Amino acid sequence: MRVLTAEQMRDLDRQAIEEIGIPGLVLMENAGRASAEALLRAFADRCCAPVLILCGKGNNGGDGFVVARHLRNRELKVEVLVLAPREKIGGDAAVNLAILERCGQTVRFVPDDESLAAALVDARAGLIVDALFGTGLSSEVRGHYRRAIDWINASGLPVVAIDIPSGVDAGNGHILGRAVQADLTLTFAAAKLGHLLSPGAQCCGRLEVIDIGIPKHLRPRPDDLHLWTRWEEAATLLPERPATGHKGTFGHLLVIAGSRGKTGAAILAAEAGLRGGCGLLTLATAASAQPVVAAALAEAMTEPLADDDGGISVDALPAVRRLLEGKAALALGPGLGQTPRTAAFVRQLVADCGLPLVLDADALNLLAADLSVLAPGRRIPPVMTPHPGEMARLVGCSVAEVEQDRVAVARTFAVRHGVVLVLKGAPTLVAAPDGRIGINGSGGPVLATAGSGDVLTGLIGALIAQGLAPFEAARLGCYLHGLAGDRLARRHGAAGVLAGDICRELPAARAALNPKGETAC
Ligand SMILES: NC(=O)C1=CN([C@@H]2O[C@H](COP(=O)(O)OP(=O)(O)OC[C@H]3O[C@@H](n4cnc5c(N)ncnc54)[C@H](OP(=O)(O)O)[C@@H]3O)[C@@H](O)[C@H]2O)[C@@H](O)CC1
Ligand SMILES: [K+]
Repeated sequence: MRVLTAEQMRDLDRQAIEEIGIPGLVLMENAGRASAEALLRAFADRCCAPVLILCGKGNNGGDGFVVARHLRNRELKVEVLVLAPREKIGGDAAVNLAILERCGQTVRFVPDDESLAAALVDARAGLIVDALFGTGLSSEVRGHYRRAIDWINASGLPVVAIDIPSGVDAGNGHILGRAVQADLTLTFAAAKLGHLLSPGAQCCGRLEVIDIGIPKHLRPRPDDLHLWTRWEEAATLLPERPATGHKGTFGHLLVIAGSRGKTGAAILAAEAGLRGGCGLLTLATAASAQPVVAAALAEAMTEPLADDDGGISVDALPAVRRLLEGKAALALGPGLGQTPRTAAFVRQLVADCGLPLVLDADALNLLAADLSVLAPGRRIPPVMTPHPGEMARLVGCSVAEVEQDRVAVARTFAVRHGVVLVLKGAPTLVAAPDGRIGINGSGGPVLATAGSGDVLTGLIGALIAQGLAPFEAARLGCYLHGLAGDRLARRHGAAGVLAGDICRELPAARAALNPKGETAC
């Protein structure tokens, strides 16, 4: 599903109003009416007490006036507070304010701290509608707006946010001083980045996207930059599994991973490759680690590589070049260690490997010193899967700087280096070399466990080996990995699940996602 920036949403509104000729009042009517209906579906039991609707002075407040009118039409009691003086309400919002008052609704104007405090003392409500700010919030929430948000959050009442919880920046999910904590957020036409990126995402509660009648053929400018990977989208990405297929049909993945003392990472990546559906898998590792990995994973073929103090040596390159023949993809990195000779091995291998690549963990750290080996313009872009710490090393900044604008950091890196960049986190982002960003819609804190990233690496490698292009493999891999975690969290809770558990859950997660549906999630 498409995800819009605040500017793209404004552009869609503008096209609908100015180019197509749909009056803004019609869009506001559609938005407010559908919001009232959604609110009733979710909270009918709370509406015997008055519904308190807090409105700002912009069009978000205008939506609030329409919601109030439609709730009244259903004979519900509403209380409407406007946090601005009457004369500051203009445009479509003013039209709807006038209509609401002519319907007999009392509207109280509380433009300052004192009047707001007095009104809130009197308020008796079973449910709150937050129509203070939408996509037009442009700076830190101040003054009595801040007090109203604090009051909403302390009220203990269910909260429905119109378009976006007030205080969340629709463009990036940042909190502008204070933000409403909603139980249900009703947004219009499409989700915005602020609904999906942290910390704004955590303020939304359940997110429902409402059709307000913007014609489907209109494309926001610039188009399709952000894609939300949810169940439906992920299902369409699944590689085919023909009934006549055999192990050669589903690709041979080469995993180069592990070193003495870090065999677990290699085993997890390889097992995830096999559980991710590739037909054959070879795990190549330092000679001193090979007996351990061979004993742990009967289904993988293993290869001992030239060893340098427990890690893979640069002398392994000729043997590895032979191993690359006949393989569909290479996953490189988990548990490699960081000795200088392993660094030389990784750099030379990445520089001249023509296979689709998935680079993770130590491979990322070893490449960070010299990214030129990535050689932008490769026919098949490598996939890189850093967590924020690894990302910070790759771009030479702090983790806080990465977290400050994850979308920009991921996109800039992917475009500059011609790679598919998977920036792990809540949510995980997948950036393509053409600037598109996939925002993953599954997973949670259950995935924050040692070895979880190694599982993702093997899984993405397996999906590429089964024929997916790197961007699609990375998006589907992240979704399946998160879905496996979500399924485990439902059964066991979000703490204490092991990476091996996530790995073993992958086939069931994939089966659940299959449109032919062998299992229900
Ligand atoms: N366009 C359409 O067709 C449709 C739009 N729709 C709805 O419109 C919403 C967007 O409306 P919007 O652009 O009027 O902005 P909105 O979010 O109501 O608030 C901005 C107001 O707050 C003010 N303000 C800003 N920052 C502030 C601060 N820190 N502290 C205090 N005040 C601050 C700012 O005033 P200013 O500071 O600029 O004087 C401005 O007046 C959108 O989210 C959706 O709900 C739907 O009806 C569907 C059709
Ligand atoms: K709002």
